[in-house]
Amino acid sequence: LRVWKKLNRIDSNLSQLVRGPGSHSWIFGNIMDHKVPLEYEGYGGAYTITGCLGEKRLMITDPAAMKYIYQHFEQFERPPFEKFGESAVGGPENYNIFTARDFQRIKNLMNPAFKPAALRGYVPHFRTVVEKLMQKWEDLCTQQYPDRVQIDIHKIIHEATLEAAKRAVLGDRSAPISDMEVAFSKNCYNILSKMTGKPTKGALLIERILSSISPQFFLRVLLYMPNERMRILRRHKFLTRSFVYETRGVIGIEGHLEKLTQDCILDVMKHTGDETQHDLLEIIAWQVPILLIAGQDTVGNSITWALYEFAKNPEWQEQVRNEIIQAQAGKSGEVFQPAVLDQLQYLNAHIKEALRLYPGAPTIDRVALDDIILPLDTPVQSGDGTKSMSQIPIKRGDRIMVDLAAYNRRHSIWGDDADTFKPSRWLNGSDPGKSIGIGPYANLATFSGGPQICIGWRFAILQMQVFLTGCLSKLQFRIPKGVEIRPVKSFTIYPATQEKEESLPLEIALLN
Ligand code: HEM
Repeated sequence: LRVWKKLNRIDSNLSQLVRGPGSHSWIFGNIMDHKVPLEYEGYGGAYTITGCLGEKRLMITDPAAMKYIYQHFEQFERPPFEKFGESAVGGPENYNIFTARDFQRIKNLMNPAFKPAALRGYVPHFRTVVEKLMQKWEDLCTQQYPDRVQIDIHKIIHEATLEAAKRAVLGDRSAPISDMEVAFSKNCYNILSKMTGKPTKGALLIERILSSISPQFFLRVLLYMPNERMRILRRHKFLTRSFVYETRGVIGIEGHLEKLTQDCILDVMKHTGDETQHDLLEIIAWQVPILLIAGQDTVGNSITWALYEFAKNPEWQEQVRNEIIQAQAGKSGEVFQPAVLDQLQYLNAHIKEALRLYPGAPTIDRVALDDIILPLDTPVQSGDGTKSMSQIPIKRGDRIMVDLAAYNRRHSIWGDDADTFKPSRWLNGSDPGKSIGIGPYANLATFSGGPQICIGWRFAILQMQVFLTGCLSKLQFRIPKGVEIRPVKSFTIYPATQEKEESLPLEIALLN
């Protein structure tokens, strides 16, 4: 009875309270149909979708409810499977999985490394990586006639963003720490998507049953299941731990305190803490994998989508390029200063629009720890369609997903053309979401909000600015004939062709 009650959460009445699209299957629900762009605008800012065995999840795009969830973060926690995945991928001491008290302590340690003053120091790392990549692509073009090549840029851009993040986190090193770092980096490619994305129906069902009954024990068992997803996770778990043990050597646990170069995140963190030196270094070392992973899938896909939209709109691409070239004229390298990059209004409009339509982490997943009354900005219809509700009573244990991607496309905020890529909506100081005020950047939901906001949001914008400036000032990008790209939603949103997932072939040409 206990198992049955837990599985069905018979004390939850989400489905009676709030409407949602119907599901053909009680066993598998309709969660696999939840795609990008989302088709559920008709339900308003709160609706339910159905997971396996009739589990209801409350999807939220209402700004008042989102703000409540952000500000009262201690009343929610990540679901068991997510915490299990994060501890496997990020290591047992990564700060994503800490309790609220430790979370703040570690956040205080990390924050200074993500402030504008520190970020300026990471620009040379980003530049080095993008300039090396552009040189390689330029050489490839030069060897062809006419001067152009077709390249699948998805994996290459991901490798470049990881390399840039590694330099920013660990400093400028002439060689990897060891073979273990090389293996860890190789395994990082879209690891979050591989871990969470596209499970089979059977795997979803098993995860649902195991994590409902006794999450900690059974999830550990789950790791040894003979499927591809768990094989990748097992390998990454091993690589993460080995990589952290080696990183401890670099940051000084083994007595080499002077080994870190300046202008890197670990160095800033090391000079921030007031803990005893050994504790501090131990904590810092365990944050390395999560920083690299949190920044790789997300930034890699954001840059990929931004290049795709440039390729689709050649005239706009030219306009942004002209802006960059004018800012660069006569001042070699200066365009890469954050203050100058922030002035490039066309480039920044393009970045905002790419982050709006293709948010790097499209949903936030939580479980309520208390009974809560969730306020709504705009009332929604009750489950039976008889009343209008301006708040939703949530029960302890209810599953809530903040749908950042859907918020970024709400017609009531962004207009009837919300599904169209239109950077001009940001020009001349225009800020469509300003009156609502969600999120740290351009009032987009993309980086979440409240105390658990993405710590790396400024880092991500700066990296995008430097990469896109580097790309556009050297080369032209076009969509090859006959290639059609579609977005696939998993942990992140990645591009796919008819033939291949995680793929974006572009035609790359030398500038005239
Ligand atoms: C375009 C790029 C990025 C996007 C769209 C993005 C998005 C997000 C979102 C939505 C969250 C909240 C997740 C949740 O609460 O469940 C988050 C958290 C986080 N992000 Fe990012 N992120 C990006 C880049 C980065 C970078 C570059 C770093 C680090 C170098 C980073 C580090 C983190 C960390 C450590 C957290 C956990 C924060 C916490 O729980 O307090 N992110 N990110």
